[in-house]
Amino acid sequence: MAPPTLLVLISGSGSNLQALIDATKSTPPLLSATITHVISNKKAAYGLTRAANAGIPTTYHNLVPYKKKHPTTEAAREAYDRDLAAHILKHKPDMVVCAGWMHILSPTCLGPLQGAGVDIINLHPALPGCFDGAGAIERALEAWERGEIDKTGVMIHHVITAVDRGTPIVVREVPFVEGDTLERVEERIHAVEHVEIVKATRIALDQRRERLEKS
Ligand SMILES: Nc1nc2c(c(=O)[nH]1)N[C@@H](CN(C=O)c1ccc(C(=O)N[C@@H](CCC(=O)O)C(=O)O)cc1)CN2
Ligand SMILES: NCC(=O)N[C@@H]1O[C@H](COP(=O)([O-])[O-])[C@@H](O)[C@H]1O
Repeated sequence: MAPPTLLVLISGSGSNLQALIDATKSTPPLLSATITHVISNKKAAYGLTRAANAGIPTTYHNLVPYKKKHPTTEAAREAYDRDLAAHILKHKPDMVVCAGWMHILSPTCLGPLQGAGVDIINLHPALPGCFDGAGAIERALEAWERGEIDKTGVMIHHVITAVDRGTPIVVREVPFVEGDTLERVEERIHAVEHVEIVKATRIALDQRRERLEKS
């Protein structure tokens, strides 16, 4: 039986994509899956280079042409998301992994994917219910500096319309330490992410397989 296929969405450096690539290529594989395509919304995303170096086809899905063509930002994002779903479904992945994907996926994108039975998971550098959205690490550090929290963390969750509110798959706490800076916290969080995204993807694929076996 062929291993399940993953399509990875990125926007930046792609260090978490690299963790997934390495996990699929390790001996024995830490992740029994094939990454068949990578899509970025940023042309300069180094993750596109990482994918190319691994022999994985890529797509740069650019929002700018949509903003030029459509009268409002809302209409542009609607058309962009519709085409994003089409790009994804063209590759028939079993699962989509948002690994630093910095766009909110609207129901226009999520609907067709869910209708096609494609699971979507997301990596978020915070604990469930905390610092939803972009800039989570910075906001957590600021809350710690105000004495409001003593730890942050990493979670990988199922993606629903409500941003970062899907059911968690893996949650890992990352305590703050005295003298912490953004750079130090980011370094500790990324190290945790690179382990947990592989674990969570494996768990989510197992959940998918068990669900399909029951249906
Ligand atoms: N429908 C969902 N879409 C996304 C989810 C989700 O859970 N449900 N997770 C996010 C990832 N993410 C945090 O983990 C996140 C990323 C970006 C944003 C955001 O506000 N993006 C802005 C644009 C920011 C930019 O381009 O620099 C936007 O989309 O307008 C929120 C959450 C992925 N999507
Ligand atoms: N809300 C989403 C979000 O903030 N995602 C974060 O973007 C970074 C991507 O790094 P990478 O491109 O090196 O994998 C990661 O820290 C990830 O948690």
